[in-house]
Amino acid sequence: METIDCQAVWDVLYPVISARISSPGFNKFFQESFASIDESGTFKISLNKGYNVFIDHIRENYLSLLSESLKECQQDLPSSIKGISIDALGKGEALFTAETQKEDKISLKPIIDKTRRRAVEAPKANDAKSKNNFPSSDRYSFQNFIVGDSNRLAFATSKAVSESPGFSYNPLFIYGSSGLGKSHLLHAIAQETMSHNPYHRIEYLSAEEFSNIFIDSIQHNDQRNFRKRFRNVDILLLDDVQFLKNKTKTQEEFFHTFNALYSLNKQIVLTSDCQPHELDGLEKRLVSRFEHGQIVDVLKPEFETRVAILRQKRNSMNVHIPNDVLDFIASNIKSHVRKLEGALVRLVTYASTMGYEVNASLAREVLGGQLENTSDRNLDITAILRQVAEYFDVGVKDILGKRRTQSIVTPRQVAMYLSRNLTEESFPAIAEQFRRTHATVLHSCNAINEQMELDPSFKDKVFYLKKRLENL
Ligand SMILES: Nc1ncnc2c1ncn2[C@@H]1O[C@H](COP(=O)(O)OP(=O)(O)OP(=O)(O)O)[C@@H](O)[C@H]1O
Repeated sequence: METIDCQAVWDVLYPVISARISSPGFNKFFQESFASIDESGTFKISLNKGYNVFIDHIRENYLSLLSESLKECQQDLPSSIKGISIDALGKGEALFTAETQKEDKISLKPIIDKTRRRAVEAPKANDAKSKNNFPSSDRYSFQNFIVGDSNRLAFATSKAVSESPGFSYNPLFIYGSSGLGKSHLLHAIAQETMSHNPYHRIEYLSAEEFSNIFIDSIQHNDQRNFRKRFRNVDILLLDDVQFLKNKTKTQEEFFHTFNALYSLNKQIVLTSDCQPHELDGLEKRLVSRFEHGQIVDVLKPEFETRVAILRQKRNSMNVHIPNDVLDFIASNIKSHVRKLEGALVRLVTYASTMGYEVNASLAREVLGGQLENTSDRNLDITAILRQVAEYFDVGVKDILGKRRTQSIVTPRQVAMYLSRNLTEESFPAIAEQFRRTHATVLHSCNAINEQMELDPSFKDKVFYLKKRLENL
């Protein structure tokens, strides 16, 4: 077979491909890939092995587009080029072997080199912004988001989504109480995605706004434009979906918007104050779609995270506040970050207006009413029973009852294990509350320990419950 210059083939193919596909997900997958031409004349793209798990998805989404691109420029290519393929590198398989000399394979990295873009015009100043609907502020960036155990997963999944929207976690559903950083993460996703690809169309809005815009469109008989606006985005970031509860028509419209975007691999990120299955008043089909993706929570931040947030805020305000004052605020305000920030602003404003030095006693005086009850409440077994029953979707009565089906035995044993680990109660005291013997409680705690050793996903569940109870 004649020797074909792989790079020359790619140079012809690339502009045609990039005109068809401008998604950063595509860039992400292909920038670390290599291409070669095999004996049958197939232009073979070999993906980095980190993407092996996505191979079916990548083929399904891109292979036909790549083949069409090849056909489109066939006349500019050597006649021996017959097809195109996407392959995953096998385990242990090297990119270059003794048989395939380095020169035979080319890196596809230049695909992200903007200077090579031909089909897509460079964005004009503000062009990207004008296409997008999200308020841009450095304050709500990933860099300014303090990460702790309470929000680590939410942060990591949000970051992953911004790096390859539509691919890693779709939809991403972030839930948690008010003021814990859900909107902050949505803003950060929008900003970060734009920094990777300014061509992306992003809609960031609350479910309430979505509903109002939808009602407006009905009122002005303009549903076509409504659909055009929301079904043509690359990323839809919808804050506070709980607002859709009982709004049947808006839910129906959102259901179709969701499906349209999802079927095109467009990224959807949702936030809510509770888990999808707790969203009473929301259609089942919507809940099941939300549950189909990745669900992550944001919990109340731990003491260290609260201090770090306060320190960051102090730095951004450029004021002098001793660390012990920040520790004092963090020890006394635990419920949410917005309240934490508010307390700091209030203290600083008061001190500067009155000309006082900021110290712990001034903080106590100014924030008195806002400080939360600090007498560390001992978690009791009733609270543990309630939380465990809710989590496993069984009744507290069942846990305390006599049934021995596995669906009841597991929550019962978990509740005993958590009672032993989270309270000061002795085995006999726990046994009494569970209406069992000391030996049964001991056996249950051992059984849970063993199961956690054997089954990491079970361990995650128990840890999750533990964290949730600790944050009560
Ligand atoms: N981990 C964090 N690091 C830095 N700032 C944070 C963090 N979590 C929350 N904040 C800040 O706390 C404030 C409230 O956060 P945000 O508005 O995102 O909360 P939310 O969970 O969306 O609340 P709501 O449900 O009421 O809308 C914001 O100023 C945000 O920047």
